[in-house]
Amino acid sequence: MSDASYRDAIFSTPLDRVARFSFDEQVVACFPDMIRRSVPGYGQILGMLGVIAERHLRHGAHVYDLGCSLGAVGLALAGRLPPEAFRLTGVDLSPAMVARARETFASESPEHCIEVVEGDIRHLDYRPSGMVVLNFTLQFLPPTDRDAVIAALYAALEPGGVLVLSEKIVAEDEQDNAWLVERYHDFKRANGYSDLEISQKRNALENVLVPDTLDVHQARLARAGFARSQVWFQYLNFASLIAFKP
Ligand SMILES: C[S@@+](CC[C@H](N)C(=O)[O-])C[C@H]1O[C@@H](n2cnc3c(N)ncnc32)[C@H](O)[C@@H]1O
Ligand SMILES: O=C(O)C(=O)C[C@]1(C(=O)O)C=C[C@@H](O)C=C1
Repeated sequence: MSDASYRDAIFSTPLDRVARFSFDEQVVACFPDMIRRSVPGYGQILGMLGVIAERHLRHGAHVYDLGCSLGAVGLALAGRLPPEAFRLTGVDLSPAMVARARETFASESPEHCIEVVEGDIRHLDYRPSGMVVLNFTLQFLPPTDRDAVIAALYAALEPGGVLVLSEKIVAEDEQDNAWLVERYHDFKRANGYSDLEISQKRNALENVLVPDTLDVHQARLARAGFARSQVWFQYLNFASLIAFKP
């Protein structure tokens, strides 16, 4: 059943009390559908991660996929690069995600050297790596914990290494932000979500997913030591940055 995925209907009926969003069994069961219908450009970002790895990774280098969920990033790299090109460690806090990701790698990319660790990315002893991917994960950490994680990743990256950071973002200007959020809700409607689903999910994510502005991300990357970073992808209020370790 490792590739079973259901249509996301978690917020489709009225809930008396909308619980805080969590990556539990219910979310895991429909996660591929949820993320594809909820994150503009998700598939394009995954595709490009393989290309970025191809260009930037030293042969045989180690890669971290932090907040790996079901392992989509590892699968994207394994689909593009041969087994000897890299080793990857996926890390996730959710036991349900980790269990499913392990099954998926065992069946879909048995030749590649990919392990999945259950753990908190705030307390990891990072090993030297050529590439680190945070694909929509940093946004779930309390804002006060984010600087320390980015600083630890800077320290772990080898010279010439890259950090890819994809996030839901908030625009500085209130009017600009309102437009982006409205069009994002249109994007969700176009992908089959109802107004009820959109508003209940929004409540569930309140104070769980706390987005930063692009300026805040870039300032944090600079503070950690990344002298160069840039936005390489943006689609509505979702963006991906790449930061280079000199
Ligand atoms: C939006 S999902 C990531 C999607 C995934 N990277 C992908 O590309 O398909 C966020 C993930 O981060 C994990 N997560 C949240 N906080 C974490 C933490 N402190 N340490 C490790 N994983 C965490 C969640 O369990 C969840 O699976
Ligand atoms: O549905 C939303 O509003 C989202 O922000 C999408 C989002 C994300 O960005 O991580 C939120 C939770 C799920 O992990 C999948 C996608």
